Amino acid sequence: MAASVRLEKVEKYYGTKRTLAQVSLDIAAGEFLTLVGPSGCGKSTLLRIIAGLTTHEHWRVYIGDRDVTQFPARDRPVSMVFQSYALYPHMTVAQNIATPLRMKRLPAPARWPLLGRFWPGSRKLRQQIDHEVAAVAAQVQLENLLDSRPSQLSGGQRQRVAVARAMVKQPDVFLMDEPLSNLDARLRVHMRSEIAALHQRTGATFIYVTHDQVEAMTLSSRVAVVMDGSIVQIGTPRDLYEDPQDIRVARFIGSPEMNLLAITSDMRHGASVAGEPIALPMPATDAVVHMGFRPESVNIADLSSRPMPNAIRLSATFERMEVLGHDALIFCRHQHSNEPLVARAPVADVDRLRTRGNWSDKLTLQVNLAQTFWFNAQGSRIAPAYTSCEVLPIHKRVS
Ligand SMILES: Nc1ncnc2c1ncn2[C@@H]1O[C@H](COP(=O)(O)OP(=O)(O)OP(=O)(O)O)[C@@H](O)[C@H]1O
Repeated sequence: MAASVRLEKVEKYYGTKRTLAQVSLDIAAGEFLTLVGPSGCGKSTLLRIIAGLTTHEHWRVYIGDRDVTQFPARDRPVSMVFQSYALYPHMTVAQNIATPLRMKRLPAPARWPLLGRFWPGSRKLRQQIDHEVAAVAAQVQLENLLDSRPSQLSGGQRQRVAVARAMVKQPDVFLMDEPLSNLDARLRVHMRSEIAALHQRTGATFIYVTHDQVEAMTLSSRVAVVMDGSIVQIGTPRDLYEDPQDIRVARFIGSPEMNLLAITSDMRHGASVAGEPIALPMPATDAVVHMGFRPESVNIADLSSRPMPNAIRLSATFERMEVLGHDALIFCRHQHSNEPLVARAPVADVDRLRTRGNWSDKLTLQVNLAQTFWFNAQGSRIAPAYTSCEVLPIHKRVS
């Protein structure tokens, strides 16, 4: 069964340092919500608060209709998978998986190593637990490893044990804290699809933490971007990619990163993008604004394969390229930008450039104006009237 999760006004301090600032969040039953953000922004703390592993201060947590704020972790209908897997090294795989059920169903004396066997009724309960452990182990292909200890397992197998231990409790909500980060790249891709399948099979609510935006974009129904203890934006992966409301979200989502150029403007001289004059698609102010554009919104004007009628042109010097298969990334340097500008181009375009042998020459980049993003000095998105924007020829610059 799935349950909704609601957080109200989570404000968490460690000492005098504020880790979470008034975070409120509504997650629908059955949703796959991913928390992404840079290291130390408060993602794990948020998960621990939902799990009941962080002592309560002034916030409220609801799971389904129930206010579970005061419930200890073991009484919440949640299971957590930790980044380190947190397996018990002295226990076998079967014992590790069985732990949540033993804690929930067996009274303390029945859990004692030897005497527990003689506790009235414990034999039947143990048999039932063994049966459930075997069923879950089979689902994650661990049935042949039930007697092994964690030290005898590979990283991927340990990760499966951690997931199986979470599954056996049949929780309404799975909390996963970077469960794939210790795996190599190939196994990560494989386990990613297993997690997606687990979500589909159980129908439970998933709250997932990751640094990895590809994981976030491919798994989630919604993604919340956490920065400095606050949720900066929450939406579908597409919303975040196509409609970032904050420059930090624009930078964080998308690989390679969005290109950003500072625009200086003043009432006397007009505006310029990276040193080239431009008519701003908003009233000129004495402020710095930033123009952003994705690599796929740029093409190389020297090749006329994709003409762009409403474009900003920038001159840049070729630096290097990365061929990805069908596409290639072309990294260029603009004299007014510290970061390289990246264009994504079909490999055919790259071949044509190569045959011209002008790699060291200046290239002209065209940026599709309708696909530009504008941010004010504070980093908030501003919505210009793109259609009224045109690039000024140099002689029209006010001097
Ligand atoms: N028990 C603790 N005592 C003191 N400070 C803590 C404690 N737990 C977390 N913090 C601090 O709170 C901040 C947020 O930590 P948290 O683990 O939630 O971040 P995160 O976004 O999950 O980071 P990462 O991606 O690196 O795991 C960090 O600055 C961290 O040092």
